[in-house]
Amino acid sequence: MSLIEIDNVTLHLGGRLVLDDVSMTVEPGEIVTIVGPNGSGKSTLMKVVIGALQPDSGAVIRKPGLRIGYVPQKLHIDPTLPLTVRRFLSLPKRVSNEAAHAALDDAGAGHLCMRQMTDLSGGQFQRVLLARALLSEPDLLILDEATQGLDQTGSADFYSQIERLRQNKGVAVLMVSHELHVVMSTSDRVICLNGHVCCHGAPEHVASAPEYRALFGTGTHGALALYRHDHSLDHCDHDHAQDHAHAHTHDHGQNHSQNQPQDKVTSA
Ligand SMILES: Nc1ncnc2c1ncn2[C@@H]1O[C@H](COP(=O)(O)OP(=O)(O)OP(=O)(O)O)[C@@H](O)[C@H]1O
Repeated sequence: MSLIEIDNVTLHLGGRLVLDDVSMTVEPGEIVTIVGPNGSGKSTLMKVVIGALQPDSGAVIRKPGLRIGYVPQKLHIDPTLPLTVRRFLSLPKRVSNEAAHAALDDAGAGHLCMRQMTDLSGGQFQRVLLARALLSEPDLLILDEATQGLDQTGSADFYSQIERLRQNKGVAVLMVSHELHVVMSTSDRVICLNGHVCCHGAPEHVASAPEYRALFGTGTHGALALYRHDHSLDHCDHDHAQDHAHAHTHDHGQNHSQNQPQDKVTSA
């Protein structure tokens, strides 16, 4: 069974169509990355996956008992508040020293345990957020632009850590990233979102897909095009995109949109 199955999800926010018939799955142990221009619905899709937003129609099916660890883009900590990494990991729920050390080690942050949160560099801070997400021993890690603000080396190191985690623990990863060059080498599958799924598949397949090239250009530095792209939902050729319309499609013959999430969600 898939860890997550999104079937034909449509969602409006503020009267605007943000997710248009989106389908995708995440299988155990795989790394799936969502790419797409600003405002293309990536964060919204992540919120649907963790159950923070309910779709207008379509189904979100989580494997029963699924544990999700969520690594946010940023977390604001009051700079006047003395808070060590160790204490941070025990908020809001106390964790044992053993669990805290194990999670920090897995996140490559074992040496940071007694440091003040406010003294950490951007990369160190993200590793601590990763450690916090690992405390629940998740089956699936969700990273929403977790390396935003890090330099290239910092984010490459962070993604290497993610790959090691997948290798050592078999955790699946669903992430949103703007760093296409890193994403292309790290992911098993890439889903290109622009309100709807423009194209999807192995990174090499997506990189050469006309829909992807229309959004990001042809070079590995197409990431730069990301911020310049005019992202109307109609940008992709719908007839052509029809062949690629769904990252994964199942006909369950019923609307599950009212389903309550069955999983345990950990938010860091
Ligand atoms: N609560 C909301 N109410 C109304 N519109 C919203 C809301 N949240 C998001 N939107 C709109 O939905 C669209 C998709 O937003 P979303 O944050 O999912 O995009 P994104 O692909 O993650 O963008 P970015 O790359 O800039 O982070 C945007 O046009 C945004 O303005």
